[in-house]
Amino acid sequence: MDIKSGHPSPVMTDSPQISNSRLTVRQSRPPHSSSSSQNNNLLLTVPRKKTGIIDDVKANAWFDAMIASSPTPALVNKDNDATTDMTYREWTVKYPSALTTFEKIMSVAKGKRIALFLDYDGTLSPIVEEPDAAYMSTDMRTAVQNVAKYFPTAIISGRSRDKVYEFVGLSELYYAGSHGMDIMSPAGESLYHKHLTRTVSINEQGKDVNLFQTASEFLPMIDKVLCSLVESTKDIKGVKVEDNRFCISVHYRNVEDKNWKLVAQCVDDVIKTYPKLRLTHGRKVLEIRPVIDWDKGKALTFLLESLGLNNCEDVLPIYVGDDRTDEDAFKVLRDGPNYGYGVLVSAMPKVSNAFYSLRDPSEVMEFLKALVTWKRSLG
Ligand SMILES: O=P(O)(O)OC[C@H]1O[C@H](O[C@H]2O[C@H](CO)[C@@H](O)[C@H](O)[C@H]2O)[C@H](O)[C@@H](O)[C@@H]1O
Repeated sequence: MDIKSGHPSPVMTDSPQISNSRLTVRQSRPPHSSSSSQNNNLLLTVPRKKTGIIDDVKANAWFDAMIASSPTPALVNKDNDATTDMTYREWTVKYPSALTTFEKIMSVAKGKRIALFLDYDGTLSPIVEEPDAAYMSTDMRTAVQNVAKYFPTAIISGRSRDKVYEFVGLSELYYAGSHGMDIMSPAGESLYHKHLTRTVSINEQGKDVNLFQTASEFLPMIDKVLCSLVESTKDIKGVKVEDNRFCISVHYRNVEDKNWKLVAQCVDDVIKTYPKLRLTHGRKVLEIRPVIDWDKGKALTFLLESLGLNNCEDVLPIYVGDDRTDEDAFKVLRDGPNYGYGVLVSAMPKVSNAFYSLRDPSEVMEFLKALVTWKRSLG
């Protein structure tokens, strides 16, 4: 179902969530329009029934979601298939390419300060089989480095902050790891959000930095769950349990399809005894994280505040991301008050809160280069 029009659509939904957070798409509105709508989906509650029947139903629901979020190769690898291509082109009417509409975007950006927010996996690096080998190309690193010379730039990732910093390796950027639950900003430049724990630390270059960690109290619980998940999935070939510090990823990309249900069951068996944790979906990954009112959208708002750029008419935030979790940030930019543009990176049609699209990381790189060229042309 096309949730914008209410009509059936060939467009795939990405990674359905079996929880209270819903993907809602509102009518497109340009940045800084005067009316803003309220976000009514922020309170997180996870209904948990402890009977065996309900648990089975839940594990089955996760399994269904795993299948739904994993399109068959026939749907994905059909570059030459006219129907698929037409479907993609139809989709780009709703979500135009940020490259072909670059001039239009820049006409809105004129006279404004752009702030750039970039997801990592699937955005700056291509999706690969082995999560630890998701390296960023040298060309991409140079493109990010150049764009950061002109615009404040932050990386917002589901990875642990240390890991994503290791991949990107640029000290001039802001970093938010664990889906925004672990933010690092240079010392002395931030307005502090009252419920964030601030710790002054020292970065790899020996410079003072501020850390803002929304979920510190969950660390002992996350560590316990991590151990349990490693143990319970150890006999399933291809599973990888990744420690993302304030959250955990259970990857099933390299697991045979027939064992996906087993993965869903193991994860459900472990987290059902932890009502303070919830489960979300990414790209062939189940993600376990604390039930707190914090996500990439909140991290984006926090970073804008930290940079002194929130609620400013002359600021245009742009967020580029490929995943279900990036939708929270797209929604923040769509709903305001920090109006801006979400850019969804996807080679296939998906329902999204983004305004624009790019096909893959190579187009992201082109977009970053175009931003630099545009800025230089202004003199
Ligand atoms: O927020 P992101 O920076 O996009 O991180 C989301 C997850 O990305 C990684 O997993 C995904 O990329 C892997 C490498 O390409 C791929 O093997 C995996 O199937 C994808 O789900 C990362 O490993 C996760 O921890 C992140 O949560």
